[in-house]
Amino acid sequence: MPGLGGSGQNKDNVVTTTLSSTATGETAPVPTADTPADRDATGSPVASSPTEPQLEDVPVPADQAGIDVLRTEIDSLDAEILRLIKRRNAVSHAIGAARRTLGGPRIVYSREMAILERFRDLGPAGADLGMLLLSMGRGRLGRK
Ligand SMILES: O=C(O)C(=O)C[C@]1(C(=O)O)C=C[C@@H](O)C=C1
Repeated sequence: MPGLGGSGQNKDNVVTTTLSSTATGETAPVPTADTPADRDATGSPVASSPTEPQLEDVPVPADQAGIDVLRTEIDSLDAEILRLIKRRNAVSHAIGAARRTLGGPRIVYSREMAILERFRDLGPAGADLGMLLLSMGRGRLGRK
């Protein structure tokens, strides 16, 4: 099954050679065949930098046909995201039901903090998204 990661990213394993500038105006290191952008020196995957879209991964279309192609990709990405969110909600419900049956708490704070930290990879809005996902799974806090 194709995961979220990888979608829209350098599917052909093309190593980009363009210079990219960061939000602070620094020039980012130019990935080479030896050090692809998503790998460290040992070849292990590294997390992408937060917030900024990786614009170099998707060539900017030159015409309406190119926009339409990208919209088709967005439509299929959204469908996959929706499917994954629905699955996440179901899994979260099941865990919560089991925990309550076992006499446990409705929320597990440490687990939620770890999940929010993961979503902070997307910046402040990522943390908001993580909160939304948590509330969809376990229900909103302060409600029965
Ligand atoms: O991991 C759990 O124990 C869950 O109940 C799942 C989940 C989640 O949706 O990720 C939901 C509520 C908890 O507070 C923590 C995490």
